[in-house]
Amino acid sequence: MPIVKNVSRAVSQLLQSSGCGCGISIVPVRCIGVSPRQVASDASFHSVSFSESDHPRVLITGGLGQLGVGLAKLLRKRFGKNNVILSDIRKPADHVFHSGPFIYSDILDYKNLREIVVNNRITWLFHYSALLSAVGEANVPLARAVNITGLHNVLDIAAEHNLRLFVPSTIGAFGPTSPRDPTPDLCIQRPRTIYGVSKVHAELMGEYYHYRYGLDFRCLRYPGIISADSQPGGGTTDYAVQIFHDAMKTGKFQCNLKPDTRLPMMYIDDCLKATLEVMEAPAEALSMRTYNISAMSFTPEELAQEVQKHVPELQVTYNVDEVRQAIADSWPMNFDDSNARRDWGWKHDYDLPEEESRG
Ligand SMILES: NC(=O)c1ccc[n+]([C@@H]2O[C@H](COP(=O)([O-])OP(=O)(O)OC[C@H]3O[C@@H](n4cnc5c(N)ncnc54)[C@H](O)[C@@H]3O)[C@@H](O)[C@H]2O)c1
Ligand SMILES: C[C@@H](O)[C@H](N)C(=O)O
Repeated sequence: MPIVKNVSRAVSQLLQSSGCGCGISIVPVRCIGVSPRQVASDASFHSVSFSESDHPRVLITGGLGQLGVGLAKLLRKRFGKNNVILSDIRKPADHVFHSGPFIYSDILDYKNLREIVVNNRITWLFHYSALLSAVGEANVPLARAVNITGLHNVLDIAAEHNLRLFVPSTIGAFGPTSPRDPTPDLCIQRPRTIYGVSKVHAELMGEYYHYRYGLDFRCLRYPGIISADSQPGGGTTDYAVQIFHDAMKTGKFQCNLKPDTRLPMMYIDDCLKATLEVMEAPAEALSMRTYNISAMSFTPEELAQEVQKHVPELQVTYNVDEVRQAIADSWPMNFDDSNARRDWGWKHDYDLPEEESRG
């Protein structure tokens, strides 16, 4: 009998909501259209620190995807509505537009992004823009531009303006030659998707800027994220979101992965909580700058069984998408997040009752 790890509480919740400071001081400062220039060696490039009463001024790029609106909501509760600006290249829904500041920002437009950071006195940047694994394979040139060139723009602006920068990585940053069960923080990373390659690049570039220029770069490798009130953006783990929408709307769900495909997953509230926690962690607590975070791990068959406990009439069929299946088969099955738990106290909230998790 397979063990469904840590999924029960998340399923109930989802169904309810469906109705270095190293001191080396040469920083790249991009002039429009030219290579980075270097500035004086005695300048300080550590991120701004805040007193108790002083909130960060936050910008979220790619904020209209599956995760950004929820992140803005959490950050606005903590730092105040007007201190958190959502941005994207898409048009926001009315309720999003009226929930707090929104601005158009294409991360490929370096000048515009810099203007937004300067004019709004941004101090923290959450860089969510990306093309995910499946859509990335369908349009490699665009994925390369958004995920790699866009990241370069963000890194340069963050370094130039002393921002604290969060960039999410993913289970997709590992590949078929990585240990899969469990996958530790430090191991072979040879992903075979443009998405994975771009995320390993982001991890390495962010860490390089941290050690080379003192950029306060923080990165979490997210598992597949499940949510009820936001749509997934074209990834391999999308099935685990779609099943909740289909269970409530049609009572029928066609899964595009094989029933026994095990992947690490996390409920969105845990993901956003971890993101805020790692950004608020004191720099001394961080022995690394890129951490795995983990909560649960399940297969489509196990998730379907769990959803059927709440929606017994749900019919599940399988129609495997070869591209997504090949990607999933190269990704971790379980994530080792012991470093995050030790360093900054990471702990997920969405868990199975004890007796089920013991199997
Ligand atoms: N959702 C997950 O399961 C998951 C898992 C691991 C990591 N992540 C990472 O978290 C971040 C957010 O994920 P998500 O699921 O919300 O992604 P998503 O695909 O739903 O949203 C990405 C957003 O980026 C925007 N975008 C695309 N091109 C852009 C450009 N040129 N300029 C500005 N914005 C642009 C899109 O319009 C979209 O709204 C991504 O970096 C992703 O890699 C997500
Ligand atoms: C796992 C994650 O990075 C994303 N949901 C994808 O499947 O591409």
